[in-house]
Amino acid sequence: MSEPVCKVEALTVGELPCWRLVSRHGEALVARQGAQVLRYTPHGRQPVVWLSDHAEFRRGKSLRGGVPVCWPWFGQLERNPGAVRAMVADGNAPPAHGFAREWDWREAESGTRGDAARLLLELDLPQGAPAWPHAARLTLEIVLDDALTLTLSTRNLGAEPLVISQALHTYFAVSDVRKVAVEGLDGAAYVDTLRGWNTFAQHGTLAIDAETDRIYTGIAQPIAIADPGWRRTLHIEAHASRSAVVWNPWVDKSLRLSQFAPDAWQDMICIETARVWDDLLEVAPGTTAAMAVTLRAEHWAEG
Ligand SMILES: O=P(O)(O)OC[C@H]1O[C@H](O)[C@H](O)[C@@H](O)[C@@H]1O
Repeated sequence: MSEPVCKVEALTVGELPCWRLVSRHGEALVARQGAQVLRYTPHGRQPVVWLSDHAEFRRGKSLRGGVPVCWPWFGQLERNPGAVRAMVADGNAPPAHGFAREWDWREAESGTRGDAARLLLELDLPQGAPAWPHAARLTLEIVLDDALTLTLSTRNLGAEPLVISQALHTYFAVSDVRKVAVEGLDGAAYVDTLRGWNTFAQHGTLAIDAETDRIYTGIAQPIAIADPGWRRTLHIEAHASRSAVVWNPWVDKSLRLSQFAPDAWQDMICIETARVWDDLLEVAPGTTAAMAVTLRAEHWAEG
């Protein structure tokens, strides 16, 4: 079999302009809308990044799956610390997870560098952003080689500090969420949004056996998903992030989600590399603050 050619190429899927990145090791699909990575699959292997079978490639709607960019706030605005809420001029029905995931970004650079395919997307603010009247440039750099690295950078072009909560809201593909073990959270504190937003301590690995929606803080090591069904470990190496959101909708919430099959909760888990809660991102005027994550699949040796 001939070796895949490393490249970045433009294509349209449904209503959405996209790019396909190919390296010797894998392939990724990225939408201009929201700079949303939609797929990442190592050649000949199971997908690392999960995309719903019901995902709608339509303008104006974030797709269910992939890696939505949550910015300049994460989740419901009213659940954010006051410093993040204070950045918003008018709180009328602000969209969950901010607005960056639904807007069209601009291609700044694309091409190959050695073994890597690379795409740089930009979003200039405020552009009449609903209620967020601040001058900033947001960039997402996507580098595909033997792993996928996403770097989200916020440049403050205004005169006042920016205070932001954000997440790279990655949906990971798993063989069966009931059988995976999430490693790397031992000793971290978490806010359980399903138990009154109270704080608990994580002991040992995390198993998913019910609806889960937690904000982990004080994370001191890389998170990993051990998946015996697919005999692999997914490594999530975050940089400049000490918080993460772990989410699985389980049975009942799945029925209420858009673009989501009733049983799709079995096939995915979100582990979202974040700056949330007490780990907010503060960007001084004239400076840039970056957060990055590398997603790497390690396949277990045949035993
Ligand atoms: O449906 P969305 O707006 O994309 O949000 C999907 C999910 O995102 C995060 O993981 C939140 O913690 C969840 O509470 C939310 O349900």
